[in-house]
Amino acid sequence: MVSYAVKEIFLTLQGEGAHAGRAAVFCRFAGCNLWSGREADRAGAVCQFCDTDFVGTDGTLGGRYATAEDLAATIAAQWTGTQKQDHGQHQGNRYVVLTGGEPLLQVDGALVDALHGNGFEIGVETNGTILPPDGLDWICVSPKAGSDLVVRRGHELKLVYPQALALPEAFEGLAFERFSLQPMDGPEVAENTARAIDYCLRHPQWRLSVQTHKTLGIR
Ligand SMILES: C[S@@+](CC[C@H](N)C(=O)[O-])C[C@H]1O[C@@H](n2cnc3c(N)ncnc32)[C@H](O)[C@@H]1O
Ligand SMILES: Nc1nc2[nH]cc(C(=O)O)c2c(=O)[nH]1
Ligand code: SF4
Ligand SMILES: [Mg+2]
Repeated sequence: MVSYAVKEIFLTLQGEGAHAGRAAVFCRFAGCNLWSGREADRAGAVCQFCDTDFVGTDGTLGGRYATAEDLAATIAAQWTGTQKQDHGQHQGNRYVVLTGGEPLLQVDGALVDALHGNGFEIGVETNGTILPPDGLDWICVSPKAGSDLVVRRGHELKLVYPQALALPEAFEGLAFERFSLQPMDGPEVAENTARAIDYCLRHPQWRLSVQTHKTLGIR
């Protein structure tokens, strides 16, 4: 990368999916390949339900980071965990979630190495349209109807539900360890949650993922 364009960096609990409840530094990269991020473009975008502002570099600790080492050092400085035990490469349960926007537009081997060098386990939240670099520890793929899914194996497949043109049945045979169904937030979140619960009850391969940070009122 010439430089990394970062919207914001913050410490919180992972709110979603298999690692919900786990302390993590979130690094949100600017930009996405499935939506410009401008409201005027939403209706014409491939991904129309996004709940996130990923435009620009104006958030907490946002900016252009010139090197992987600079970005990794800023991420490491947010960690407040005191645990000293060394579990091999990953020190003190340090965890970073690379998200966006679409992080795989920018995440490269140099950043993976720099974060590992700072003792972090690395999770990524991706729309699955871009192949990841080697070495990521938890790849969570969230497919979007109308996009070309190229990341067809990984650790977690987390489907936002419902999407009329991306049914769970289309993904249930892929090589993921965990299958999570996440109700689509928006005006119909209550109905979407009821439908997701019903789907998980009838198809127990899938586990419900609620966006706990939203109800907890944390980032
Ligand atoms: C903002 S995206 C960024 C990472 C990547 N671009 C992606 O789509 O996976 C982070 C997560 O939020 C999910 N998400 C986005 N909008 C949502 C919504 N309205 N309701 C529920 N989940 C949503 C995405 O599917 C993804 O799992
Ligand atoms: N707490 C918290 N958990 C999250 N899990 C995925 C998020 C994302 O926007 O990628 C997210 C987020 O923005 N906040
Ligand atoms: S792919 Fe991810 S970041 Fe991009 S618009 Fe969709 S949910 Fe938002
Ligand atoms: Mg979010």
